[in-house]
Amino acid sequence: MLKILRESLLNAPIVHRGKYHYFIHPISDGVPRLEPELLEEVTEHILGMVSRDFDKIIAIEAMGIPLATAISMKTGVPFCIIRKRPYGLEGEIKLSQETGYSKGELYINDISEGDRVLIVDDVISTGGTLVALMSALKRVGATVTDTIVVIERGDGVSRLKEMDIDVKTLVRIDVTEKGVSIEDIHE
Ligand SMILES: O=P(O)(O)OC[C@H]1O[C@H](OP(=O)(O)OP(=O)(O)O)[C@H](O)[C@@H]1O
Ligand SMILES: Nc1nc2[nH]cnc2c(=O)[nH]1
Repeated sequence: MLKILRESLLNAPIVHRGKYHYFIHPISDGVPRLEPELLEEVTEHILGMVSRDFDKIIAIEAMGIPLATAISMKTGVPFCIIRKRPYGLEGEIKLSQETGYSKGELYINDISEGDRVLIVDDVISTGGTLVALMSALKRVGATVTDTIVVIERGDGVSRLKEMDIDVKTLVRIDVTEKGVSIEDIHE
């Protein structure tokens, strides 16, 4: 199971963003190329882990988008992208995103009270992005049916658990300057 994901992570190059060891992988960067077999393996696995009870998929720009596209085409459910730039539409919600290596704003559009949403993203690290998104969705009155992230590193998942937010992940990794190691992988 998840054979292509495992192999590709073990071969992922590492670059430095300040003190942060940043791995580069097709799912999280689109670099090197994202082969359809990997996307298929990952999205099929995701669909086996989530409840099918959602009426919108939420993807966070940029690398939630290929995952959401594939899940949308498999399920027939539409997806909204949380964008890094504003549109100025009525009802747009701005939130502040802070990761281990960046800070910025995110903008939510077309999510309303009563929506049942599946959140999908490529990586969770500090959990800062999801904490900000969850609190905005709560304010809107949307229900999150599942939050699924392909690659987990750092303590973001336990940080969210302490806040009673459950995040499912496919693989947990550790990253050092030597490369990626797999700590746990979903069967
Ligand atoms: O758990 P956190 O520390 O908040 O980090 C996770 C976020 O970092 C990555 O996004 P990034 O901002 O690098 O954007 P990208 O998808 O455009 O590469 C990833 O897609 C998550 O959204
Ligand atoms: N590609 C990539 N995305 C991330 N998002 C949070 N951490 C990382 C990382 O190390 N690599």
